[in-house]
Amino acid sequence: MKSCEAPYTLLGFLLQKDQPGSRTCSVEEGFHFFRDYAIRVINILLWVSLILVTGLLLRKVTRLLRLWEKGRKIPGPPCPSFYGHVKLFSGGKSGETLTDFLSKSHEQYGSIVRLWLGPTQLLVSVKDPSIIKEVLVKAEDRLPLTGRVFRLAFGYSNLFVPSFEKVRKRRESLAIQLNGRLIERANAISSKVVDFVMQKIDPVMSKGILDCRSVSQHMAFSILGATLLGDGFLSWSNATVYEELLMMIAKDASLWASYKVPPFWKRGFWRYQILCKRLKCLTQDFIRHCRQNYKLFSLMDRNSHGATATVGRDTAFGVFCTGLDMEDESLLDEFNGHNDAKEEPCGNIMGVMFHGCLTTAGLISDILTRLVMHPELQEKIYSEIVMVKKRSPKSELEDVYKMYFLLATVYESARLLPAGPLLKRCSLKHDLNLQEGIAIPAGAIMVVPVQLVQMDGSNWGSDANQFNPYRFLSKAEQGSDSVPLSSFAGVEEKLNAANSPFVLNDPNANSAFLPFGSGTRACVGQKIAILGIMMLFASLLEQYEIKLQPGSENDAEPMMKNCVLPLLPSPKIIFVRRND
Ligand code: HEM
Repeated sequence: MKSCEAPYTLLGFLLQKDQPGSRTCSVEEGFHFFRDYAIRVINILLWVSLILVTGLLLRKVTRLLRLWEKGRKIPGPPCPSFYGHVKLFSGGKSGETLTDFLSKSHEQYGSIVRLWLGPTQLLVSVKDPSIIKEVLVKAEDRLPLTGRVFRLAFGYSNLFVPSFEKVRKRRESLAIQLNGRLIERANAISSKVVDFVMQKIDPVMSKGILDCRSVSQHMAFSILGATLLGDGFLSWSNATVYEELLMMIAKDASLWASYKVPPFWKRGFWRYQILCKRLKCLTQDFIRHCRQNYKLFSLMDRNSHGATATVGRDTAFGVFCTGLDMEDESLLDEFNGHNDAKEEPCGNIMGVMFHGCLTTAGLISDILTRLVMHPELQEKIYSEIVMVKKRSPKSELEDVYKMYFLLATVYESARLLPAGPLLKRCSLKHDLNLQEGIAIPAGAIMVVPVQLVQMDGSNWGSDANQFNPYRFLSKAEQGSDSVPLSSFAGVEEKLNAANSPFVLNDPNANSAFLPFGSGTRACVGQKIAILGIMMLFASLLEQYEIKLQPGSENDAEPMMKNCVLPLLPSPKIIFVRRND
């Protein structure tokens, strides 16, 4: 009798019974075959995975060895342990921050310094302005952590992503949007925002508990919401909830993004996810509302072709809702990510509101604090506003650029307290070869300690750590070059002399001025942020005087540490109507 010869493959087994003269296998033989077959398949899979994992590990080890090898050549303090320098500045007994530690290291090792944040993380800090420029142009990518913060909170989008390739197109279209139509609208918005915010803060102010930071947050949120999404945003019933949600998300965003695998096992993480979901729903709700209004206004437009319809339509939509051309719905789709199926609808809007509100609020708070601490400057800015408005009663947008004191105050505040202590970049794929002859390996974290750079005496003179907006102004000398102003002296007569204004120095002429970054990933919203803040303060100071709440005089003193302002205080303030 023929025996059942065990075939080697599953196909062989299935075909066996069709072959002439072959004996059908018994159930037991079939079972043995399947068991052997399963073992063979599992073995193959295990081998393939082993080879893949080994390959990946080898790649990682090779990269790590390259990182160590190249990192070793960059000057920096010796590594105290296998875990790097982190313990030296993570707030232990010395209370030293990374900026303090970098300050000392740069003094000792020069303008490029490396630190190890662990065995696999190399940080390279650059402090010399000319090298900074080069680094910020060449290092095109953002840190993966920054990308994770936005992705986790607002879903996938092509803005604020680490890879420059992915963000390039979005940056360009956003810049066109912001710098085009939007700038025309800023003029109309500022006074509405001032009225809106004053109405909101009135009950708090009457109790004497209005602090600089919270009022700045309302102002930033309202000015951005109205400028980006249309001033219908100010009358939106959910605007306050939206602001609160955005701030709650901001508080925890970096914590949850610091986990490489989202911590599904933590309750707080789920609470955070619920907040993000609510923000998404609210944003979509607002956009839907905009679209409905758009249809309404389009209808009105078709029927009337009137100016009212156009104004109303423009009002109902901001940059995200209108696009360059109102009829161009595909532009709205582009912003909402509909052209890329992977993109979260409204992800870009939430991302820009998030970043824009936090940074703008910081700068507004800083300016408010400076103005209450320097009432004489406030009065000069007021006189300047009155003078400019008298000369141009129509209130053109360009008028704001004639308010030199105000602009200089904005620049000086941004210089002394930038949005963060460090600008962070990296190059994900390629090593960065600097003209200095130093090679920074791919994957290293590159930082510019912007607070140190912007308060460095070699870049800004001996009063670098003092508030002096006059450093951005020059006296316009007839028939000769402008002479930089160094103090308040003589400013009064100049201001009163009708046709002898100052010359505002271009802040970017000093390459150590970096509050909005620089190079390939510089802030896209720089112009609109400055303009929005200028318009807001021009309108605010024209109507109100900002004063310290009586009794909180000591709260306003800035705290200096190692020549750096870690945080400007948030004193209690009041707004007093000028014509009262
Ligand atoms: C006072 C307000 C603001 C400050 C201080 C500020 C500051 C910054 C800084 C420092 C960066 C990183 C730059 C770099 O790495 O070189 C940045 C990036 C960015 N900012 Fe702003 N920003 C402000 C307001 C805004 C506003 C209002 C918008 C939009 C409406 C905006 C849009 C962006 C975008 C899209 C990026 C990311 C660019 C990229 O990843 O390629 N910013 N901002």
